[in-house]
Amino acid sequence: MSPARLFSARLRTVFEDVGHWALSTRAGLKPSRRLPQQASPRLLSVGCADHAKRQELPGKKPLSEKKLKRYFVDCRRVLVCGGNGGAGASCFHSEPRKEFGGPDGGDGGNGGHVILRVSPPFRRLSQYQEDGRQVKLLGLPAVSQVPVGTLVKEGGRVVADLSRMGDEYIAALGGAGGKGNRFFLANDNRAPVTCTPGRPGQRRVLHLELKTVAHAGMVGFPNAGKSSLLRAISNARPAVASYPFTTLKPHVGIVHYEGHQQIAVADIPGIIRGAHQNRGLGSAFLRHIERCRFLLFVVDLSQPEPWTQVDDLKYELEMYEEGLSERPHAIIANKIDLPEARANLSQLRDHLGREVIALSALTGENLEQLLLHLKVLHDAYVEAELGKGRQPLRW
Ligand SMILES: Nc1nc2c(ncn2[C@@H]2O[C@H](COP(=O)(O)OP(=O)(O)OP(=O)(O)O)[C@@H](O)[C@H]2O)c(=O)[nH]1
Ligand SMILES: [Mg+2]
Repeated sequence: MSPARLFSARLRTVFEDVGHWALSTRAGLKPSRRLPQQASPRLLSVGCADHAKRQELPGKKPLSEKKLKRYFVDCRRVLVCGGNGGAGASCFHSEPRKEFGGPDGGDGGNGGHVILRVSPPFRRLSQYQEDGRQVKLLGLPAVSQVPVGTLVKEGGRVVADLSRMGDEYIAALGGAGGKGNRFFLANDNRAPVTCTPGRPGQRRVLHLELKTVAHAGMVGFPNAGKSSLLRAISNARPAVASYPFTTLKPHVGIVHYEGHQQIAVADIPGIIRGAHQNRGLGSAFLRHIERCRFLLFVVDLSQPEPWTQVDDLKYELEMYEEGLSERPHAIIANKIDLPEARANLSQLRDHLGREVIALSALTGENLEQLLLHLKVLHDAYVEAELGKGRQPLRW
């Protein structure tokens, strides 16, 4: 994939795309878009029929998965280059009545550092002077915004864990500026012409990885209705189709609650039996599941013996990482609108011996129960984090 330029000025950071990550597809991160939603409480707004379909803006064609995935990245290999130090100047001061004013070449400015910072929207600050001409000029650092929970790795080793708002990491140091001829002025040399060039900036290849993908991760077989569900409860727009493996990359949607509380839910591509051995779309997506704080197992209730889906999913998670299937979770039985699904529900409940949230992403039936349960899981997570003295993840 062709490298994309992050900083167009002197500090170059070249991003080579390795993986994609859907960070809130139109999920209302802009306040202007979010406001109308917050005004009407979501808990009451989701029960309407055909909710997922109604969310489309009139006259707007839904984007295909192929187009959607372009925008999202969850891990990247980046080449970061600190700014080169500016060269010192060699010149002499001269003005009317002061013809030989002495050496006046300024020092070159130091090259700007490249800083990764967890902060609100990215603003480029990369501007610095290359040459010192009579005044000292210092390079400004280039600041690159990264999402909260970014791991910075170099050669497989974690060099920074940017887990809080405002955290910073100097990814590449700028080179020191050269000295102008004024610096070399001495008693025995009143007219030095020497000046030194600036040092080149540091260059490093770093891996940026999102440690946390979302609060909740939707885990399910292909076609279970995960993307439909995410569309129904959030503003995210993953592609939905009746063939398996429609979703090729994770998508994150934000569910808004009263009091400006937001819960991020990830739609993770479908996994199949043997996913831990790289079958289907491979084990890469198990990594994304691992990065969610709690899980929603989405089951297609219209399939015979739907409990086997839960068993298989848990088995795959356990094979990938011990204890992963025991992470706080809820079982979501989707497609309750279909007649065969209703018949399977009581059997599923009996087999699992626990609460099952039966709903329909298509008609919007019982979505409220999912939203309420999502909040319960989130509150338990927040409490557990605070109990451990850690700051819970905020979206
Ligand atoms: N009847 C009915 N159909 C549904 C429901 N939810 C999803 N579907 C249909 O099931 C099919 C698959 O839905 P998706 O949302 O793409 O499923 P997915 O789990 O995201 O599938 P992958 O992306 O392949 O993993 C689509 O044809 C949906 O219209 C539901 O509640 N009821
Ligand atoms: Mg999907």
